[in-house]
Amino acid sequence: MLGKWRAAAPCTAKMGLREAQTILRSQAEPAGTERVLLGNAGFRILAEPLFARIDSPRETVAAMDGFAVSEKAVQAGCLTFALAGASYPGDSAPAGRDPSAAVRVTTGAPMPPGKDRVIPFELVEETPATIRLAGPLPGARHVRLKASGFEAGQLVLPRGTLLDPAKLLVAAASDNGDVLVHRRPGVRVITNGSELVGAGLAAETGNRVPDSLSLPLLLMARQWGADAVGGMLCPDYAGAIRKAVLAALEDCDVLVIAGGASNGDCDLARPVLRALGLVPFFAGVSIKPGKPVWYGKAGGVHVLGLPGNPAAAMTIARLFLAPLLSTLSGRPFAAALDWQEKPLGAAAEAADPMRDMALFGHRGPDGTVTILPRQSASAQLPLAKAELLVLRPAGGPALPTGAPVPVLDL
Ligand SMILES: Nc1nc2c(c(=O)[nH]1)N[C@H]1C(S)=C(S)[C@@H](COP(=O)(O)OP(=O)(O)OC[C@H]3O[C@@H](n4cnc5c(N)ncnc54)[C@H](O)[C@@H]3O)O[C@H]1N2
Ligand code: MOO
Repeated sequence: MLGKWRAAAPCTAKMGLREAQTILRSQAEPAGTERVLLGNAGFRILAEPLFARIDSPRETVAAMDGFAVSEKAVQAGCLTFALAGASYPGDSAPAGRDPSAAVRVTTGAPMPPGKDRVIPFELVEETPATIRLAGPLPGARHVRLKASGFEAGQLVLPRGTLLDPAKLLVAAASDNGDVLVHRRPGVRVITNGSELVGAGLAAETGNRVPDSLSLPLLLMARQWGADAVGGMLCPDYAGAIRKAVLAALEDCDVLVIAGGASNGDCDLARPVLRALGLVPFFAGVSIKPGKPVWYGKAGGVHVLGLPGNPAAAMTIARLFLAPLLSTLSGRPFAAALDWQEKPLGAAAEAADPMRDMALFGHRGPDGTVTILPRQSASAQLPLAKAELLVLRPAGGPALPTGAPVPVLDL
């Protein structure tokens, strides 16, 4: 794989959020397709349009449990019908066209020839051999006509559909047992820092810090249509990072490296990747938090470098990793950047004069949003209440309650 890597190109200077996202978008392509059984297609993206393989219903069927009769006979004033057989779902309807006969039916049963109304059993008095109308009949005939739901050959789901439970129902109803879907991109996460230990292992050590990033980043990857291939915790040694990166590049489409993104003595992630032939596309974005974010490609693998400060890393992952994975898994890049204007539930301070800010917020009553207090790149507890990101463009003034702000769901 190394042999195919191109020489590193120079990094661009620090750029704005939009510009960096535009570069990322230009590099993102869906990760290919595969045919899977419908049972394995949940939450995947259709890579083909789906057409109905059958009519629905396949023939004209009863829509209520009761008795199939001739509407003409009802209109002619017939009040008593002789009982002549039964029809059940999946069976063939009994033959016989006697207009004064009624056939016992259950919901979904094929309507016998000549019968075009179902009288629900609640509306008749039944004897062993006859039924008699107990009162006036409703207008509805309680019959579902052949192909009234959809016709064989009809487009039922367009390409690009997310197969959520409702769409999976339509695929199954139209008798599609296997479907062509976009491949899930594989994501690996390397968390970088000699101080880090797995969550749950820190209290017993002197001064170690729980790795709070690899698990949420892998979960976010799954949320955006990827396979979470795995996480690796890596100390701040160039040799260790190199080994972890080489292993990760073998079996993923996207490598996320959190930590070691700035320029301190222990910030080795980017130099190691550069030495391995990373082609950098940007390093440093004018955003707060998360300014040290960087992105490049190594042997066809997308490599996204996140700052180690956890709140900054999560913010940047939502703004960069989510749209990247959205595209790789077959959805539009913009599907993950659906900013909506919402009114502020409480006044907000002026924005940073130099950098766009993305701040965690939560929903209040009446569709308002409130920016969470005590936020910083390293503060983790505000995420306990975070539901969305609020964008504050650089240089924006203090805002009163009710002012509209762009909001992105987490
Ligand atoms: N001289 C400068 N120093 C720093 C700059 C700068 O421009 N000049 N930028 C600052 C900014 S902004 C950020 S953000 C941080 C990001 O730095 P790194 O990506 O190198 O992050 P680390 O140094 O590895 O870690 C920072 C902090 O976060 C903790 N951390 C890291 N990974 C995890 C994890 N997986 N789980 C929990 N906590 C983690 C780590 O222990 C550190 O406390 O750099 C500033 N410095
Ligand atoms: O950019 Mo850093 O994430 O502000 O602390």
